[in-house]
Amino acid sequence: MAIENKPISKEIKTQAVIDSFKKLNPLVMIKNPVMFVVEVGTFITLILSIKPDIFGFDTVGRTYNIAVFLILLFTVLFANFAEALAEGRGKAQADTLRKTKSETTAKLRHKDGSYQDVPSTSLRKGDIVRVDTGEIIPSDGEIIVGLASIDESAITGESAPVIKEAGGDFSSVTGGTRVVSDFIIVKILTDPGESFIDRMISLVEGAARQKTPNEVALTTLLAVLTLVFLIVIMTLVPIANYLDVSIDVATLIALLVCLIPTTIGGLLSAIGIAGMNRVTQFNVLAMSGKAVEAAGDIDTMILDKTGTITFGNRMASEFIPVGSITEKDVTFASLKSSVKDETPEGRSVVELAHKNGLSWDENEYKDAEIIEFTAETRMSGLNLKDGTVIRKGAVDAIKKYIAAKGGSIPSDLEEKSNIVAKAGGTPLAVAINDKVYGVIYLKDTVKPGLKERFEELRAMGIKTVMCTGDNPLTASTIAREAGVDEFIAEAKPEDKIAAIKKEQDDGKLVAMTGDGTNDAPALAQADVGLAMNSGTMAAKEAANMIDLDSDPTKLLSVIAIGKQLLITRGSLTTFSIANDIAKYFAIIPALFIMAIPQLDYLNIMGLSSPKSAILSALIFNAIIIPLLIPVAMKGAKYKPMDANKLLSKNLFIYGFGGVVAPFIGIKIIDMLVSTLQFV
Ligand SMILES: Nc1ncnc2c1ncn2[C@@H]1O[C@H](COP(=O)(O)OP(=O)(O)OP(=O)(O)O)[C@@H](O)[C@H]1O
Ligand SMILES: [K+]
Ligand SMILES: [Mg+2]
Repeated sequence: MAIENKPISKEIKTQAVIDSFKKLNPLVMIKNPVMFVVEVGTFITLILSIKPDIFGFDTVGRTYNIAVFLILLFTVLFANFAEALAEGRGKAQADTLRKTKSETTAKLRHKDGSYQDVPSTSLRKGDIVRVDTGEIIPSDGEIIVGLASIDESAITGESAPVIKEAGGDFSSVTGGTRVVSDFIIVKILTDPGESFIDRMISLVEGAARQKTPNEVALTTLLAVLTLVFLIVIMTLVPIANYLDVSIDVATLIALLVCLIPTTIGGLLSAIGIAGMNRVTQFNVLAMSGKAVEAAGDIDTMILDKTGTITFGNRMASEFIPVGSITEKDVTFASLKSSVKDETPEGRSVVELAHKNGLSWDENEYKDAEIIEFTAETRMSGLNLKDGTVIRKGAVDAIKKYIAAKGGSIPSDLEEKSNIVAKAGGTPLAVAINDKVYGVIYLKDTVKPGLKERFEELRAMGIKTVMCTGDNPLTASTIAREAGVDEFIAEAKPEDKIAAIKKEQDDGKLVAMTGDGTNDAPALAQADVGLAMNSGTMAAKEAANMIDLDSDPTKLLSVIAIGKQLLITRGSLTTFSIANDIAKYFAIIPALFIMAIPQLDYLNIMGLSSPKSAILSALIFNAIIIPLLIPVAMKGAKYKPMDANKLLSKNLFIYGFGGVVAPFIGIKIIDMLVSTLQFV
């Protein structure tokens, strides 16, 4: 794993302590309204500590004011520490990544074909470079010539090299990875500072972090609650004046801070950052917290077949003749159809024909018009100078093509291609002019372990749909083998989008996983788009998550983290508010007793003195924040079970715990505090 999952080190903790002080800057604090109010209170009590009668009266004395000031200061620092600690882990990961981003030299190709050594940082979009064995790829791009095995461990942490080649879905290369065999010519696709590693760095560092809509809503709610309590506390002043009792300002501030939701206010951003951190620890890069939260609520998951469910290295394994065609003729026709096909499928056809002892004359195809493969036509081929047209492609596409030309379809084409499809292979029909020669058998392998994980998704109530450009028979075989619930075959890129939109129109949240350029629009349309790192640049750019291990079922982990994130936030909010209600019972009686000692019967908790009661409640309010940091960082306990059940279970635990904990905590603290001289 490139992104290390180390326990929080001493350095991170030390740095977090330093950062907690830096975050006292009011311009930073204002982003967190609840804690900003606490900071203002801290400032006022600081002044009261210096000049206790600044408001014209002093009923409590300097020491009490200093005590309130210190507890408030620690309350703010604890909240800052929680956030700094969560950020610290990401910063450490970013530093590790930065080290891999060493300055290298690139061989830039000029228009005249000559090469010049330039620093990798000077490369721009559109530049062409050559990378030889042992060299580091200078920036992100696409292989335009060649095939090489590449060590991507700097990014994925996986030490086994991967094969990358021009054409098709495995042509993208990432800056910072190393060519271990052969050479490649790469077209650079990013400008300096926008590369994949740059994006990874800013992601793990949280530089690009934006509050999610859920977080914004909760922050607003907490701010409103704070405002309400502020008004309530302010109205106490005229009431007290009317009763001719004076309530000191430090106590009013203490009361306010105890009543506003400081626990969740202090932990909210740490919860979000830690959630994103957990995602990266699974080797998934999430572009936004919003995507992670959306993952927690996913109803439907749509998957591309080749390269996502299967490994995607579709290789020709057999040439099957139809009608009266001989094996040699179909092999030759297949070879002809593929000599100019630069996709991995096309090259594998040429290779197999070679192995079967056939060769071709380059001259014969020199002036031929190349018909490149597209996901729309699902065909590729050549138009020769002499008028001969050669095509290969999806069987139904070739059938339509031949029918339009007025040719006849051999009676055994269906049967022969079905044999291939039933085995999970992709049959490609080959035709010259209006005559079908036979079928090319493209073999592919389903990635292991999918069935079990799709089973888990089903248990969570998530529907899986495979969406492929391949024929229905192949699709159904692979669908069965992989264990998806449904499949859509013969899907063009727009069909993939339509499939997603249809689910979304039914009010469903949809995740899409894919790797190809043709998947990019669908990845962008989905609520959660997970691209395989093995896939094309277009797919990775359109998606809002990238799995560095190219494992589509990784979404399962992200779903769990998303759900856990929402549950953690909900639980701690419940705890925080329940807590504040309990503190109300400790602190309000104290306030009245302080003013009117005859009201002592209100002291239901039997606290030793009004001052001790208030300080104890305030201390409890402060230390609950660091005590809950582990929950915020690790997330509330999560088991894959019915989400509603889990939520109500958590609400009960945290709600009940939130009411009971302060009574016990404040009582214990009061027993300790009451031994102090000044209270
Ligand atoms: N080089 C090629 N020449 C001709 N036809 C091809 C070629 N490659 C693929 N095909 C045909 O086009 C169909 C669609 O291919 P493509 O790889 O775009 O599928 P897709 O929509 O990405 O779906 P999936 O990746 O799930 O298979 C294939 O099933 C195959 O029949
Ligand atoms: K509080
Ligand atoms: Mg594909």
